[in-house]
Amino acid sequence: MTVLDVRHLHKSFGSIAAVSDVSFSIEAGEVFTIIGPNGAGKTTTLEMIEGLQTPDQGEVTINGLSWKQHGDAIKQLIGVQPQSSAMYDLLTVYENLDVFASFYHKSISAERIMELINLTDHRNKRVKNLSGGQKQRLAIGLALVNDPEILFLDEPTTGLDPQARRNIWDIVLRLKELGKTTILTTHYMEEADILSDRVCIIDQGKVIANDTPRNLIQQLTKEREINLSFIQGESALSAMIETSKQLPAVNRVNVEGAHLKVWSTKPEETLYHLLEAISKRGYEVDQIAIKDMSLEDVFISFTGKEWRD
Ligand SMILES: Nc1ncnc2c1ncn2[C@@H]1O[C@H](COP(=O)(O)OP(=O)(O)OP(=O)(O)O)[C@@H](O)[C@H]1O
Repeated sequence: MTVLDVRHLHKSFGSIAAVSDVSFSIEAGEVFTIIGPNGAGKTTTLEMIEGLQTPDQGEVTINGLSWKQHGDAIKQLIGVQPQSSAMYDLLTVYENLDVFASFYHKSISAERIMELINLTDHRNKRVKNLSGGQKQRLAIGLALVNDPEILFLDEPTTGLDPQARRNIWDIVLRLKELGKTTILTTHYMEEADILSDRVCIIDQGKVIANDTPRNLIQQLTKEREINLSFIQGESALSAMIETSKQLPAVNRVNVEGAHLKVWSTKPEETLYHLLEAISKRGYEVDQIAIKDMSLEDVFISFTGKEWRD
């Protein structure tokens, strides 16, 4: 079932086209992650979906409802993680959840939310005394008070240490088990890879890719990198450069430190020929690997930009 449908969204600020013709749809229960370089239009897209900005053109429907006609109904369906500045610093975890719940017709109990976000032990702590990770968990909890079907988490783990980040991942996965749909943005490729059912790459206001992390990686050029080093070191390395270049399916050969890097469109076959040539010359391999493509390679290939982490 489609819970969110975004059709041909456009938004400009003066002469800047922040979003130009963005379309996608999201199925119930998915974790859908939007990634993209700085200024790509992610926040503007999210804010139009959340009803915080009006599109110049295009339509957003949530469970078939539109902001223009059914704004109040949509507010009951979605949960938006607030900026930490929206929390009450002097109130406790429990009190913040209680205040936010009073804004809605429907709510889940603060007890249940604290359980979901692992903050039961800190229920009486004031927000100003929480760690960064605990604050982010509370922000997710505040997005949950109206028991929404669709959750918007905008960079929920930015600035957190790896353990605190993993704690947030656990919560996202738990919410998925409960059937919630999550729309996420992140700066961490590993996070997008681990959590997402689908990843949408936005660049210069346009969707340039939208698929499962596995499919995106498979769409990449079939070229893979074979990485070798030799027991005989330098002498074997220089001898093997020219030989590798002559092998079928090899596009490029490079040397990095003690390693020979060979890019091939048929890596398994190339590897076979390489090993044969190496042993013919009496050299021995020290280390060998065929490098896996990652979501980061996908990002670089689609956007032509380095990923910032
Ligand atoms: N209120 C605004 N007024 C003028 N320009 C804006 C406004 N909001 C966004 N922009 C511009 O629109 C473009 C898209 O911005 P947006 O914040 O949506 O990108 P983003 O992908 O979320 O970037 P980041 O990863 O840096 O948060 C940028 O060029 C930005 O400067």
